[in-house]
Amino acid sequence: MRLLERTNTDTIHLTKFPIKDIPPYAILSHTWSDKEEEEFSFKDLTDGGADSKHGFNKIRFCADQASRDGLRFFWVDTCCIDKSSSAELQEAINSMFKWYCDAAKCYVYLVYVSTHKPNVNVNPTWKQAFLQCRWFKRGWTLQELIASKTVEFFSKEGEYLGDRQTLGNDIHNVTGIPLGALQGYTLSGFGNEERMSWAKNRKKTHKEDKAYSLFGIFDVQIPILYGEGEDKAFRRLREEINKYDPCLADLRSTDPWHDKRRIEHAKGGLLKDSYSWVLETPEFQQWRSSNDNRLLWIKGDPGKGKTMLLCGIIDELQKSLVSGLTHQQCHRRPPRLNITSYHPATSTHFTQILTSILQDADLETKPMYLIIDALDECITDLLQLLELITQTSSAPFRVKWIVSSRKWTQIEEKLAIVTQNNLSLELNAKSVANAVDVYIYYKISQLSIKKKYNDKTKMAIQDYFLSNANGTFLWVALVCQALADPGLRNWNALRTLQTFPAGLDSLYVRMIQEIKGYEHSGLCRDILAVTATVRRPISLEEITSIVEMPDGLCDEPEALEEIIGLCGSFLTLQDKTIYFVRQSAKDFLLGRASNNSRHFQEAFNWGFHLDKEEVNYTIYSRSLEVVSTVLRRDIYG
Ligand SMILES: Nc1ncnc2c1ncn2[C@@H]1O[C@H](COP(=O)(O)OP(=O)(O)OP(=O)(O)O)[C@@H](O)[C@H]1O
Repeated sequence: MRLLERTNTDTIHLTKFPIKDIPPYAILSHTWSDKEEEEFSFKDLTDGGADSKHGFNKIRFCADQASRDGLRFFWVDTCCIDKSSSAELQEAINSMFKWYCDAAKCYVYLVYVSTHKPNVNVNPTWKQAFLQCRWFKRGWTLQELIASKTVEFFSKEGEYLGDRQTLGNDIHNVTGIPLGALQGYTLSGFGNEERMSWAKNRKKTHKEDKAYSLFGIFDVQIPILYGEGEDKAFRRLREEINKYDPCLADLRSTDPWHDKRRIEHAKGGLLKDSYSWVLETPEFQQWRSSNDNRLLWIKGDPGKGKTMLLCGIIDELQKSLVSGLTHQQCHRRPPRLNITSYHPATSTHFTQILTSILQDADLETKPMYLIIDALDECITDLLQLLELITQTSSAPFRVKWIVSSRKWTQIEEKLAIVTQNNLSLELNAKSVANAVDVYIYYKISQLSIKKKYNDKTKMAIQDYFLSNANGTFLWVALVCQALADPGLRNWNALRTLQTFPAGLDSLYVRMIQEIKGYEHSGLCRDILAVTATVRRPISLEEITSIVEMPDGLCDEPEALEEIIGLCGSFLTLQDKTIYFVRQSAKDFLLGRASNNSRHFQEAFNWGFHLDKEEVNYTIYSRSLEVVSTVLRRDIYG
């Protein structure tokens, strides 16, 4: 690697080091001038005599700043790469991310940001220019922002503006890059598409650079072929990423970071004051501090806030990990799995891979946290999963588990073998009720702002919630959702609210009652029945084959989507596939939820009886009818 060295006589000259002997160095991040000839190049450096060039200012800045930080060596891309050598350029592009990773300091020199204040009372004058800076819009600067351990920003006068941590929120707002990525979380924790999106609207001089500038972010190395075009460059990049994907995909069929953010967003955001109580419980504290207690089971009824508690716990654990991580640059780059041959995974493969990761020597000093929400919603192989959890909850594994579920005896019996450290939400009813009250105050104040309630209405609504929530978050969330309906007038809000009975099951009965009043309630009922019975989420195309569509609706996909929208308290549509909004709604329809037989009976009386055998028979016979339109005996003659 070539580096610039500032000598004792204040001259700057080029040096070259073998990879294993590279001394500590600073690295510059900047944007190239539109007139490339203004930059101080490799040729300028080797030929000499070009120090008067405009571009030399940034070299001088970097030398001075490095020297202030006690660094003799530094690297600047304008003059440390001999671009006339295609081999050297190739090596540089494939190594650049690592060079930024390994640098002791990364200085971002912003020639368009000035700290010269026309008026000392304007504070801070540079911020606006900083936020609009072209440095945030260029392609290569993305990896420079993410790769380096420390990124420090400087004005054109060389004045320090802040670093990636202190300016984190501004950088996040301008670039859309999650704070986690700016704080040093492992990049493999972010999904492929998400990482691609960070580069989306950035400008590059060469089209191919759109793909090439992502090599480091995906930890891949492939030959650069300028002239191949953007599409081909991306195709090759994706092929390389996908090489690892069969294995990674089996370990991570969805991206858990993305899932967590999606869940929090869909549920209206995570409220710290409604989960922080759990961090103070003896059960959590014991799990956290003791090596003998490697498994914590959080159990509770539907809608008691288990998912959100886990989201909060993850945030909390992450906070304590990040301060450790930022000092370890290796964590910027995801550790490579050593997989020489890989075959598509079965659950046994999955278990094998996971077990070997958990045994990884590297974990001897660092614990790994694995967190599973809603074990009771695990449809296949629940027993194997419980087996894996119990087997790995003791030495020599350095893993710590937190799992959540309802109070199922099947789960209880298995987990009891390794832990008695159970956190029951019912036994902590007081803390949960307080947390729900906090949630109510928050939701009602939000709703009041949105709907412009007067004080009297607001207080009356708040009181109704406080008296009827019964410590169930989900009840509050669902009733708030109903009150937020734009069609509901303020003068009618309280009266409507009083038609929502206390208790989750009563609420579901009311929702069914509402659906019953619709013109196409029969179709809604059939769709709900089939969706609750089938093993996997069903697509729109499939459901039209199974339920009887009224005349006029058969060829109207939008109409069907609208009908599903009418069942919105129970169902949701994603990518033309119908899902239950939440498990408790499905359980209710199947008559499975606890203590709801009376309510289920009421639903039954409303004509929403769900006889599973009957629904199965309908699915079977309708499916046969559909295939019979195409298939016949001895079809190939
Ligand atoms: N800390 C919190 N911050 C914000 N919202 C919360 C919080 N806790 C609960 N909620 C709200 O309550 C709803 C129910 O909570 P959550 O989904 O966590 O319950 P659960 O016990 O996991 O339910 P289920 O057993 O049905 O899966 C959420 O959709 C969310 O709207």
